[in-house]
Amino acid sequence: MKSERKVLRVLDGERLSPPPIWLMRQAGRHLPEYRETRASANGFLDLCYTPDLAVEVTLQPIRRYGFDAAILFSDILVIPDALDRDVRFEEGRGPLLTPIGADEIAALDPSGMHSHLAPVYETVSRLRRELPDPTTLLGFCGAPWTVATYMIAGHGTPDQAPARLFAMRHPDEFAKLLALLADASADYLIRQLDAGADAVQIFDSWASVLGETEFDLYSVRPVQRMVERVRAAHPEARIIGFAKGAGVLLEDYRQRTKVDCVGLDWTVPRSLARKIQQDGAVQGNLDPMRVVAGGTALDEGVDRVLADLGDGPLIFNLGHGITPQADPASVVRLVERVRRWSGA
Ligand SMILES: Cc1c2[nH]c(c1CCC(=O)O)Cc1[nH]c(c(CCC(=O)O)c1C)Cc1[nH]c(c(CCC(=O)O)c1C)Cc1[nH]c(c(C)c1CCC(=O)O)C2
Repeated sequence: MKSERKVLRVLDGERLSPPPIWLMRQAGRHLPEYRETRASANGFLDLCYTPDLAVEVTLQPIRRYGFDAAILFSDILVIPDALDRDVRFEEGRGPLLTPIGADEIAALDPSGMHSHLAPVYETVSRLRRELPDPTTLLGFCGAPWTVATYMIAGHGTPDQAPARLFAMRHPDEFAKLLALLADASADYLIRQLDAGADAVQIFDSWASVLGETEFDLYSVRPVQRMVERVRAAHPEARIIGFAKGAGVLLEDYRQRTKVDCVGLDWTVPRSLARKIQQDGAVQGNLDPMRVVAGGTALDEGVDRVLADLGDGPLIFNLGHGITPQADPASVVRLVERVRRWSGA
């Protein structure tokens, strides 16, 4: 019998019309109910590590919009937190970490990681029990490069200059950091799959700042190492790879990393997107600002994605996360428009 979980069917290469839909960062500050739950938690990480609260905020966008996939509520920075790096989220400032020095990398110890992350695994298993059966449950983590950028700079930066410099000045330590993050993150995904996640996504949000050689070394190879390790434990694992801003370097990302589905940001040209889709599923790629703009700007963007990519295996999504300014009414409009579409 075919799976009722449409996102899984598309990940296996099937074309569905209309395509299934979910949105990156769908649980979060654009939702008033999220802001309310967030205010009741003792900080952002507490929200991630309290299964009652994490389950609740994961389900909020499913209840409101009926998306085809739920994504575990957590953050990519729980990995450095579980590695005992100091990670804080301050209201209005984004994440703050104590920057790691080259001489601290050898001492990173993943052995206590899974007990620290046990509440996340409990959240996953409760979610799979509580979600409607046809809703796909996605787990996720950050890619080694993107997680490393935050560990090295200690905060978000516009161009990741600190991590790029670190890689040049300390190539051996940097390679060790990426390898350690790749194995720790793969093990984290394996535990999420053990706990009931149907598929997982790897976010490489900062692929955009890498040159061709560095993209291969810091983004592609560590992700490929993760995919191999995850599949050694779960041969059937379905994996979405999202390397934001990689441009033409995305062309053979699927072949090189072995992910099942390639996430596309909104700057990927149609011709390249269609080429990538010839070998399997793609996910994306509406500009999140179109949801903020709403109205005809939104409608035109939705129609464009459907016209460009709707005739192949597509998971409808944004080209990056939904932003806090988005109006939930525009999300409703977006979902309705996608669901009314019946093919060209
Ligand atoms: C780079 C990155 C991070 N986190 C994540 C990425 C990769 C995706 C991307 O590029 O957007 C991924 C992430 N973060 C969060 C999720 C939850 C699940 C979902 O998608 O709904 C996911 C998938 C919750 C969150 N993670 C964060 C929030 C907001 C925190 C709050 O409520 O105060 C949420 C809901 C905080 C966070 N976490 C991070 C940053 C830079 C920030 C601050 C900026 C921001 O606030 O969006 C690191």
